[in-house]
Amino acid sequence: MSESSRTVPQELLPPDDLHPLPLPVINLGHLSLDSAIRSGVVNDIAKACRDRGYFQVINHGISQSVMDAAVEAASDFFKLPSETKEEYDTSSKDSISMSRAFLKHYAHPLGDWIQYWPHQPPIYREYMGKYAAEVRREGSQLLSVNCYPKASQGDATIGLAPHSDYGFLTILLTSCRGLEVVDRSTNIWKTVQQLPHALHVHIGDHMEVLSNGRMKTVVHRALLNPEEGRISIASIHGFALDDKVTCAKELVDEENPPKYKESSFSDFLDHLTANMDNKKRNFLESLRI
Ligand SMILES: O=C(O)CCC(=O)C(=O)O
Ligand SMILES: [Fe+2]
Repeated sequence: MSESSRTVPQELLPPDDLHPLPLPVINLGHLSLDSAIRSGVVNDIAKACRDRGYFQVINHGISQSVMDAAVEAASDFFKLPSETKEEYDTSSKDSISMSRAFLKHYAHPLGDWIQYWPHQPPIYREYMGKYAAEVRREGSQLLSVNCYPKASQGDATIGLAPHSDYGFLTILLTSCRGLEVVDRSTNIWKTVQQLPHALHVHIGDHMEVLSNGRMKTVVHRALLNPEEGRISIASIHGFALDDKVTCAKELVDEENPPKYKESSFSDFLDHLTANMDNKKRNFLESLRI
């Protein structure tokens, strides 16, 4: 790693965690410095994607007040009476939601979609809209706004079962700890540390396809937090609905034939619908050649 991006400082780790998940931290503020530092940061991002599939970003330019407001809007939404929430796509009848309520809505282009977002609580569209606009760049953006209850004794502790995300990148904002990923060096589930002000980033199925398998999608799950209910907002970024993602031609040659079939976001949605009851609803597996 370059000096500008390091692994998480030991003093930020909880004392009980003797073998924490290695966590690359990328300082995006350094992208605006001179070109040698910038290329160091870009290399660090590429290395984190290849080696681990995830990293956290600090100095990402989204203010803490915008992030806090988005979590507040989500939390207030899930406190509304069920009759109000039922007007929106909040069903948790998929095969991986063990103990989570969620709201999924498109977020880009914002002007086309915001009219379908909850109009209660009154702050929802303004606060979530500001966060959505700041966290996206190009293509499609799907916001998965999740609400998990506090873990109560004797209950199962898994809020969201293991899965990978379909897109290129997921940017995750969470109100407290609960995300776990499989550590590739030990094959053990590990808690992801919550760095102050940071956003967690991990790669999804379409990045594995684009990189022709050089980068691997990240399997993750969410546990219930024993201290408090939890909000997470996953911003999933991909190409537009019908644009096909293929293995990059620069990474395909005689020695490296394409490993995946082409597919689009709408192919993923079709796959989900066709495999609604199937616990092994793995989209990436269906693309392997
Ligand atoms: O709640 C979390 O930490 C993860 C949420 C997630 O994986 C998702 O919405 O796809
Ligand atoms: Fe996910």
